Amino acid sequence: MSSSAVADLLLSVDGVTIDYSGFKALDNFSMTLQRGETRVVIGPNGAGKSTLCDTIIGRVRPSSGRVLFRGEDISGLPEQAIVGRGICRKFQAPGVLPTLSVRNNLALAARKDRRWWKSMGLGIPAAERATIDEVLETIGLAERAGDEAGALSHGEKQWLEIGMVVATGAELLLLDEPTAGMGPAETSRTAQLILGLGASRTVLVIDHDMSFVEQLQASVTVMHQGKFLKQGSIAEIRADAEVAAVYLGHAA
Ligand SMILES: Nc1ncnc2c1ncn2[C@@H]1O[C@H](COP(=O)(O)OP(=O)(O)OP(=O)(O)O)[C@@H](O)[C@H]1O
Repeated sequence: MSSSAVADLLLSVDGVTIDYSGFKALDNFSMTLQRGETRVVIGPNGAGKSTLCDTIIGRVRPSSGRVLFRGEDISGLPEQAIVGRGICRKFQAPGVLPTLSVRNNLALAARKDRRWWKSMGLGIPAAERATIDEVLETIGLAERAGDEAGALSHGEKQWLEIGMVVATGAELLLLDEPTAGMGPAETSRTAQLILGLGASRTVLVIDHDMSFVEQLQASVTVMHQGKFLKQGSIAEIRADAEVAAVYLGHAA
């Protein structure tokens, strides 16, 4: 690896094994992420994709191997400490607060402090408001800022959730199936939204929808049975016989 590649290394998952009473959900798995890149992780059901996110965010602990973020070992830290260092995860199911406005959902995420409930009447400080306005533009919901989040469509709720992850200021965003339940038009818009996050964010996306993966034009990592299988462009992954075999094997 060149010295600039080392300087730009943001995340390194280094030989991680997650052992559930003898069953290895991750099996000596390694991958790296460079600052500013978007990476898609795919693999058949049970390949270990969600476990990978659980491991990075500190929800499960490796029995061997480690996770380095900005060069520091974070694998022993509690989840809150990892979030505090700049990693944030969006889950598959929307978790917005339906009776709060779109803007206030973002404000809550930006504060990372649920006690904000107590001071809600004081309003949002100007600096925070500017950040939230920026996020509203990024997720395309500026027009809906004052609406209750519960009134949004499924796709809009997912975009708000991505906005909430962005509003935390995290540098590494983990997005677990951001297009779940979406049709083609919403899926395309989600890809545009992620592309629009720019180089100041590094994004790890788990998704099954290959049209979405294609639109992201991202490098793809393929997992199988907890192990690293392949990495390459979407065209390379599509043409790969070993990748095809694990998906066919899974479907059979
Ligand atoms: N707490 C646990 N205890 C035991 N086994 C687990 C646990 N969590 C996950 N597993 C197993 O680990 C394997 C990997 O699960 P994981 O959810 O990471 O896969 P995935 O690639 O995200 O699958 P999917 O695409 O279906 O969401 C699966 O076989 C799963 O049953």
